[in-house]
Amino acid sequence: MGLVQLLKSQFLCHLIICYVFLVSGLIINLLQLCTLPLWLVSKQAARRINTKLGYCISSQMVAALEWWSGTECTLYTDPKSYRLYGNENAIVVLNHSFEIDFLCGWTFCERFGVLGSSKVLAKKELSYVPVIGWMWYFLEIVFCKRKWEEDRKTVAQSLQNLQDYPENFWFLLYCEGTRFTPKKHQISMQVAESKGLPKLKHHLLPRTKGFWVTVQNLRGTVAAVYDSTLNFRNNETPTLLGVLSGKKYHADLYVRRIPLEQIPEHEVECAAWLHKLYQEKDGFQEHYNQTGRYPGPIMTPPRRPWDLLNWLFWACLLLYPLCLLLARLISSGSMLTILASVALCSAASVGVRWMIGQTEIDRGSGYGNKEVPLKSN
Ligand SMILES: CC/C=C\C/C=C\C/C=C\C/C=C\C/C=C\C/C=C\CCC(=O)SCCNC(=O)CCNC(=O)[C@H](O)C(C)(C)COP(=O)(O)OP(=O)(O)OC[C@H]1O[C@@H](n2cnc3c(N)ncnc32)[C@H](O)[C@@H]1OP(=O)(O)O
Ligand SMILES: CCCCCCCCCCCCCCCCCC(=O)OC[C@@H](O)COP(=O)(O)O
Repeated sequence: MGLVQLLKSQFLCHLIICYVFLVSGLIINLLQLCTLPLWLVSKQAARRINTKLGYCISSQMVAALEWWSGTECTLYTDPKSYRLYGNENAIVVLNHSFEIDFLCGWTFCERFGVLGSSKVLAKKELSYVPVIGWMWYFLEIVFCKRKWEEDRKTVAQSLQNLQDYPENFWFLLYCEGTRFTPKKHQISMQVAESKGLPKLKHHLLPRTKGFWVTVQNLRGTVAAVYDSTLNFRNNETPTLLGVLSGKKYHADLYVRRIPLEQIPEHEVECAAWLHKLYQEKDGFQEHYNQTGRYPGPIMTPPRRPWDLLNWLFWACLLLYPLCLLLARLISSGSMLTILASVALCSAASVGVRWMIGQTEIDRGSGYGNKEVPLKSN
């Protein structure tokens, strides 16, 4: 192990990174709260400011992936479509098998300049996560309870609010609705069988209602669907803790741009279209497993310095007072103050560990885990 790698594996470094993330994140959440009155005066100005504030948070995680762990992200796509990425609104459909797939998605957002404005259809539980979840309220992220009867109105309404969004955005949809586990896969393939659909090897059966409602409500706002398929080299199963420890991964993303006009309007046809898309995605994953690559040319955008500069800014701003505080604390010699500070730091560490836990598949939800009574087709 080299010296740099040894440094990256040190707990103290992880503590520093998490401290900067947590404290800067809470400050930014507070600043976002301060923009509330502005929404009444100028909604578009408030939205623009919030995309910048949001960028200050999410780009720290991207910086951890790109600059700290040195993870490489390769993009397979055709050059004609490449020119449009970042210059139009799009719905992104991505497979959901990896703990850091969202982070790789964010990395591409960063490289195409849409990180601050990126959107997702996220489960409601994530809105309670401090820093990220709280930031999402101000970025107009669409939340769902994964209960269609309750979601159909709220999701449609939140999507319609995006129709006059002042910046280009990518709206991410994990149509599988939950992360891949062998058990969820087995159950969803029983559902596929009962619906007379072909079995998928590498994906769960997509839930079609969210996709249909998104396409329906964003027609005229987004130009295309970016069908995106992600995998990691050497059969790796990357984790956020791995990234934090400086472990380098290599992500490959295959993107096809599909103009929105090609997607059927009618719900049943739209659902059939999505099922066919997932059958094709399954084929791409199989091709990747056999050849180690996706079809088509490689058009990887280079990493940009802004995420790193943002992190350095917050680190300088927050580490100096921390050092002063520590020095004062030690020189005070008060056992009670020292113990109280240790307790506070421990509580913060437990909190951050809980946040990291939100990305872990083993701690994931039971959604899609229950056998459903099947009606045969
Ligand atoms: C150039 C570069 C390109 C790309 C770069 C890549 C990406 C970057 C882009 C943007 C980045 C932005 C942000 C990223 C940051 C962070 C993201 C973090 C995470 C958030 C992700 C989540 O939270 S995922 C979970 C929430 N999202 C979803 O669930 C979406 C999908 N779900 C749906 O659409 C659902 O339909 C629903 C949620 C709207 C409603 O769910 P519900 O369960 O109530 O209803 P359904 O109708 O879907 O279910 C009943 C039907 O399903 C059938 N069924 C039953 N059991 C199963 C089963 N196990 N599997 C499959 N199907 C099942 C059932 O039979 C019913 O069928 P019907 O025929 O009656 O419909
Ligand atoms: C600078 C780096 C600092 C790192 C340390 C701080 C870590 C803070 C981490 C906060 C992460 C917040 C949540 C991110 C989104 C998680 C995405 C995700 O994958 O959600 C799962 C859902 O899609 C489906 O859920 P399941 O039904 O599978 O259950």
